[in-house]
Amino acid sequence: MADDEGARRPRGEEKEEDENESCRGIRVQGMQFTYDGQPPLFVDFNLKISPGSRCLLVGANGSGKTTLLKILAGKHMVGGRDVVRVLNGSAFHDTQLVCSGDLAYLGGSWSKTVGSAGEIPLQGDFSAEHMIFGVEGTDPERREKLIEMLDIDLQWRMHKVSDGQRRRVQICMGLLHPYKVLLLDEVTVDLDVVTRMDLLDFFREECEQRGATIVYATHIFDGLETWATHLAYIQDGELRRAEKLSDVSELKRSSNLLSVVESWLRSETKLEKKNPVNTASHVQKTSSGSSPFFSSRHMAYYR
Ligand SMILES: Nc1ncnc2c1ncn2[C@@H]1O[C@H](COP(=O)(O)OP(=O)(O)OP(=O)(O)O)[C@@H](O)[C@H]1O
Repeated sequence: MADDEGARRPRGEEKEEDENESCRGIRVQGMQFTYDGQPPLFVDFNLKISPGSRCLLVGANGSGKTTLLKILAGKHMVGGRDVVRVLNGSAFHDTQLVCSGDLAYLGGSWSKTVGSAGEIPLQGDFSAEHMIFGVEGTDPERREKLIEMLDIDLQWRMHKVSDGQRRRVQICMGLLHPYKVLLLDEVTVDLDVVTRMDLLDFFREECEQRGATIVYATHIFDGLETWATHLAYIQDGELRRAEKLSDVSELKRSSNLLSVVESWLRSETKLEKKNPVNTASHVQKTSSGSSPFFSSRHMAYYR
C-alpha cells in the first residue's frame, strides 16, 4: 500500500505541476463555438499555452484566429467556467482579469459599435496626449518608454494622422498596463519596419523579464523565426499543430517560417480540391441551404 502510494505520488505531483503551469497561462478544454446561423467553427477544441511563451497563431483567412483570440479575451461566452481558462480564471466570467489589466487584447481597427450602423471608426478631434494620458493608473516611466519606442508625437490630432500613426497610439494605450497575458490580432500590419521590430523586441523583453505570455495572430512572418517560442496552426477551426518552434521539423529543412506556413496552407487547398465530389454531395445531404454561394471554408466543415 505504502509502496503503491510512493510510486503514485510523483506522477500526481507532476500532473499537478502541469495543471498549475497551464492555469498560469492559457488552457482551453473541449471548447465548442458556433456563430449564429453558421456551422460550428470550433468543435471539441483544446489548446494549452505555457506562461512566459510567445505563441504565434497561424492559419488561412477565416480559419478562426480572431474568433479564438476574442474568446480567450473573454469577449464571447463559451461553455462553463472550466472551458476557457486564462491566468487561472474563466476568460469570460472573471471580468477582473480584463479590468485589472492582467489580460489585454489588442486587435482590429479602432472603432466603436453604433446601433444598426455597426462598426464606425473613431473620428473625434482628440490629441494623442489626451488619449494616452487619459488612461488611469499607469506607471509614468512605462508610459514614457512606450511613447518613445512608438515615436508618438503627443500633439497628433487623432482624426488627422496616418493609419500607422493612429495604430501606434492605439498600441501604446493597449500596453500601458503591465499585462500578464497579451492577445495580439495582427496589430503590426500598419507599422513601418523599424517600429515593428522595436515592438517585437519590447514584447520579447516583457516575456523574459516579467514572465508575460503573448499570443500573436499574424500573416506577416518577417523576423518571427527567432522571436516566437511556440506556434499554433489552425485550419477551419481545428488545431493542426501546437508545438515549440524549435520542434517544428519543417523549419530545420527550410530557411524561413513564411515558406513553411505557405506549404501548410497550400496543402490545405489541395486537400479541398482532392475530394470535390465527396464534399459537394455531403453538403447536399447535410445542408438544407446547399447554396452555390457556400464558400469553400464552409464546405470544408462538411468533409
Ligand atoms: N461575427 C460573425 N458572424 C458570423 N460569422 C463570423 C463572424 N466573424 C467571423 N465569422 C466566420 O468565422 C470564421 C472564422 O473567422 P475569423 O475572423 O475568426 O478568421 P481569421 O482566421 O481571423 O481570419 P483572417 O486571417 O482573415 O483574419 C469565418 O468563416 C468567418 O466568416
